[in-house]
Amino acid sequence: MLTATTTVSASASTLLCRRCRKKKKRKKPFTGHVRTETVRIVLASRASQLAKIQTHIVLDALKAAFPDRQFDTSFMSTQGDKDLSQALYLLGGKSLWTKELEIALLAGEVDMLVHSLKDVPTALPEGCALGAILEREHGEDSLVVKKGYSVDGRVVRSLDDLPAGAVIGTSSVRRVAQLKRRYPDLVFKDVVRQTKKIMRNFLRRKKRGNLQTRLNKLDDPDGPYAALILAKAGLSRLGLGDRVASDVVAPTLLHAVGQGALAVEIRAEDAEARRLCDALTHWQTSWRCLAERACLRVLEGGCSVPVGVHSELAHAPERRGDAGRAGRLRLVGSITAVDGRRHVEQEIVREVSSPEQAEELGTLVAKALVEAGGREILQEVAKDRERRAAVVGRASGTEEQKNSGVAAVGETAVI
Ligand SMILES: NCc1[nH]cc(CCC(=O)O)c1CC(=O)O
Repeated sequence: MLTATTTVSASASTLLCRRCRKKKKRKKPFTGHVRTETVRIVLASRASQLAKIQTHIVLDALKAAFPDRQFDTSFMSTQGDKDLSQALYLLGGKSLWTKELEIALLAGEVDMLVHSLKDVPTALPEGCALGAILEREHGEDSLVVKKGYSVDGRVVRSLDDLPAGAVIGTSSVRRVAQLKRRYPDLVFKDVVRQTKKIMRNFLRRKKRGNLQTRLNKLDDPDGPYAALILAKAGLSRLGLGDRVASDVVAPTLLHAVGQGALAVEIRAEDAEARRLCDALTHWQTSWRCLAERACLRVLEGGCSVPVGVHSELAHAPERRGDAGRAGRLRLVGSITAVDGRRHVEQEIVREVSSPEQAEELGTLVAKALVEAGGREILQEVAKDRERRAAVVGRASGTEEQKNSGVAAVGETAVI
């Protein structure tokens, strides 16, 4: 984790505003909240194609809500982008995508971080806060089939259409664990990113998004994959929504916590950024996601586990709760053993009238999951990770370990 406390106090009292220094303006201490209306607000994200598109979605929403304000963007590579061959699952760390960005945020170099909420750890570094959660259009996972692939002359529309032995590409333990239960005859394999190819493209200055790289691997006539499972939101934002053969939803597959929603992270003390963010927040999505994140926060203890969720917020009567908001919140949570053999699922429905009540419901679902057998599965997952980490420490893992869904070095997504 970051040593955020020291960074914050240092930036508040002694550091100069790096942006002003760069522009050789008058030196003044940076405090994060005494910012004149003329200073540009800088939005930052990873430099991937999807992250850039997402940043522009937030930028457009801010420009529409605050036409008189000036905004800028800044894109940077993160640890997760640099260490292509790191196995996130084995590291048990989830802040690879956000850490460098948070350092820049706390130093006052940038003001708002745009993330896929799914990639944001449930515990933020001190001094950082979620300012906005935008409307979720697609929370679900979807099936993408290899171009030209057919079974007995018939087009494949869903997982049910695939023959035994067909290879499904996904780098997510959550997806593999859940899908193994219903489709024991399908083979699940990591979509290992081709480091060499990425390096070659990099040297040729050819930019290619991770998702596009995966789709190219899928469509490769000599490639092993019949289909991939991907988040529908990412495909849709990249303009690849037409590749979705079908949605894969509950009860077959519960999606990841926060999946499909965009989040804006700000300095906790930045009152102005918070005010701007308020205009972006979709409170219904926010309450659902806060409940999902509260559930995961109880379960993970800092590690990535095969947790799935499904949430709904219905019939929100007017004029109730603090801001006249209320609704009937339903949260389904699941924990699945990595081999898919054990699976617990719990559901709670409750009237809620504040974000705190939504979080409380998430906590209750987590506790119910732990009681219902989740504790044993979580312990198993922790042991499994240790065992695999030891193996990977010695070599790069056997073929059997790689195919078991989680062990391959090159794992890039765990949720
Ligand atoms: N784990 C990587 C990741 N992080 C966010 C998205 C897609 C967009 C989203 O879920 O908001 C994806 C790709 C995927 O899981 O297929």
